[in-house]
This record gives sequence, structure tokens and C-alpha cells, in this order.
Amino acid sequence: MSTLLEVSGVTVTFDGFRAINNLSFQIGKAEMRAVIGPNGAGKTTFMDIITGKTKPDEGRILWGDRSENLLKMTEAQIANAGVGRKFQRPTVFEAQTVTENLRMALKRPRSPFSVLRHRPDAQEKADIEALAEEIGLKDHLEKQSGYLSHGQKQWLEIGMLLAQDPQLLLVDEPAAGMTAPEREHTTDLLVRTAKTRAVVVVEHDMEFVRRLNCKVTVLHEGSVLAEGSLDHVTSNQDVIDVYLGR
Ligand SMILES: Nc1ncnc2c1ncn2[C@@H]1O[C@H](COP(=O)(O)OP(=O)(O)OP(=O)(O)O)[C@@H](O)[C@H]1O
Repeated sequence: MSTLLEVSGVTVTFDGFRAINNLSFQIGKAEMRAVIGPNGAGKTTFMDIITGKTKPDEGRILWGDRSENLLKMTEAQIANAGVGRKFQRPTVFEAQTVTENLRMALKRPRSPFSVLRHRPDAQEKADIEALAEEIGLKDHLEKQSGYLSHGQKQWLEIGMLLAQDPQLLLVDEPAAGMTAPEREHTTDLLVRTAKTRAVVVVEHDMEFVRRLNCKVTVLHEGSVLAEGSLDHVTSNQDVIDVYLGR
């Protein structure tokens, strides 16, 4: 499996406190990975490093086929290189319809379609419909986004990120606040997405992680405590001790 992102020996210190401590992590081009860990383990900081929001004190991060030095790139360059991030709370434009939200996302610079200056309306419509179909909102295209359910807003935002054709999608607690059927739909969407892209899901809900059926990385005190299948990591004594607070 070819590697898309390789993080080696990364350390982040806030006022002398090591939030990330000699962390190493790799993900392939079409791979799903769940990142779990107790509060304060460093999950958010880890994502902030990959998106360029936080610069580490030490370590190396290589990106893509040409093994580019990600640490030399700005946040905007990293986003343009194909890293998309979905925050926990949906940030769709509530006053706009689903179609309008997807149209705006297709017009952003990263979109593979934005280079075609005179893009026919018919093509744009087809792209919007394909995205809506993918995220399960085909029947809600003209609905104002503020009237969507919480789950539907989350899917719309994932659709807006997919419009940008990311190579790596970072997703923070996608299942939070969702009903059981919404969680199932979200699992299916993320699993399909990871067939062609790398997807990192930070999640607390173990049942959701189990359904993702992927390799799991457990963070603790800014380092990788264990890695492997969910059954493998949850039978690891160090992981059990950390989760039980011993
Ligand atoms: N800007 C900052 N300044 C100082 N300390 C910080 C800063 N950001 C994070 N930390 C500390 O770094 C550690 C890791 O935080 P981080 O938010 O990455 O953990 P997390 O795993 O995402 O936690 P949670 O599951 O609660 O969201 C915590 O102890 C946190 O208090």
C-alpha cells in the first residue's frame, strides 16, 4: 500500500507542556483510520498539525507521491494539496439550499471543476446531483439547509468537502448527536469515501468505530499507545488501564 501521509517523531509543546510527544503515524492512499483516545490525548492537536494550523517543534511530515515536506506548507497550501477537514459542528450556509451550498463548494479553487471557466450549467447540475446522491440528499436539493436534520447537515458538509476532491479527509466525531439510522448512513458514506481516499475519523463512540471496521490508532498523552484492529487495541492492557483511568 502506498503511503499518502507520513508523520515521524512529531512533538508539539504548549508553554512547556508536551501535547504531542514523539508521535509517528502513517496512512495509505485509500485507507480508513479511526483515531481514539481519552480527553486531552492530543487528537485535536494532531489534526491541527496535519492541516498546518499548529506547527510542531520537532519531527517530519511527508505528503503525497513526491514526499513533499508538509511542514513547509501554509494552511492554504495544505488545503489546496488535498487535505479536507470536517469539524464536529456542521458549518453549512443555513440560509442557502442544498444545491446552493454544493454549487459554492464546486466553485472553490480546489475543485477539479473550477478550472473550467465556462462550465455548462448542465454539467454543474449533473455534478451537484451526483454529490447529492452520494451523500443521500438527492430528494432535498431545493430545501433550505437550516431545515435539514443535524445528520443531513453533516452529510451536506461532507458533500461540500468531497466537491473539493480531497486526498485526505479528517473528520472529527461525525456520529456525535446523530440518531441510529443517521449513524448508519454516515458509516456507509465514510466507508465508500475511503475506497478512493484516505479518511481519518476521530471518534469517541466505540460502536461507531467498530462499524467502520478499520485499523485503529489509540493516542494517549500525545503518543501512539496502540495500533491495530479494534479488538486488538481494546484487549491491550495499557489501553484498558488508560480508559479505566488507572
Ligand atoms: N493552545 C493550547 N495551549 C495550551 N495547551 C493546549 C492547547 N491546545 C491543547 N492543549 C493541551 O494539549 C493537550 C491535548 O489537547 P487536545 O485538544 O489535542 O486533546 P484531545 O484528544 O483532542 O481532547 P478531547 O477529546 O477532549 O477533545 C490537552 O492537555 C490540552 O489541554
